[in-house]
Amino acid sequence: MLTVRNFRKEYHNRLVLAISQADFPPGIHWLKGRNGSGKTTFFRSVAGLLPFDGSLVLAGKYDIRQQPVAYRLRVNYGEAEPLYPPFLTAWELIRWVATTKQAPNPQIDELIDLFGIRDFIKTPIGTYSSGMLKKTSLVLAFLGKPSLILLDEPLITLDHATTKTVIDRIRQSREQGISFLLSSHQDVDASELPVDSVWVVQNQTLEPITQAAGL
Ligand SMILES: Nc1ncnc2c1ncn2[C@@H]1O[C@H](COP(=O)(O)OP(=O)(O)OP(=O)(O)O)[C@@H](O)[C@H]1O
Repeated sequence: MLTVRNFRKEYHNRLVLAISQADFPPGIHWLKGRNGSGKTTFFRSVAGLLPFDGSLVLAGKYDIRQQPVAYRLRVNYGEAEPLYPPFLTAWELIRWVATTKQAPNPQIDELIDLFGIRDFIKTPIGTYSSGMLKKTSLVLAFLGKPSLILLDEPLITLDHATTKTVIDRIRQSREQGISFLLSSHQDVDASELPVDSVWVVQNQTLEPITQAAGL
């Protein structure tokens, strides 16, 4: 599903990640790693938000450099700590992202209700709590018809009910053919969220630590 080759990312000539080869088959893949190990850097690179050296190819045919629009149309990203222009409302942001991701109107409404953001959707984002921001970012992460969704710490700041909603939605989306790369410092019950592989970001690289189903 995602092929990584000769990936290399530096900040100001300081190497953060070097991955000679990594192959993520269709499924749910868990990335672990200590604070500052490079998980967000990897997610932001895969999302097409950061420059890097090397190649990323989705589904064997969408190369991030050769087919940048087709690739980005199929890769969605939910940030760990989303930062949006404070003067925009969630509704304005969702409309804009939905257009770029070619999301149909019924899907927009369904996600707004699923993550429970309708009550504050027309209020400026600058007034949101961290949980309200996170829910907004999750609506954005599921818009369109992605093949791959990157979720960086999808469960932080969420209440218990919304945590369950997120886990259920990931599982259902997986059944519909969407793959996931997730990072979380929180453990998740393997019976609720079947994980196909677990990877660790350490020593400036990314390595698989298990291919077993479940954590
Ligand atoms: N814009 C940047 N400029 C310079 N260095 C950066 C930048 N962003 C991240 N780094 C550095 O890259 C390294 C990896 O950071 P990253 O945010 O990817 O880690 P992480 O694994 O997501 O951490 P956490 O679990 O705390 O979220 C850290 O040493 C960090 O200081």
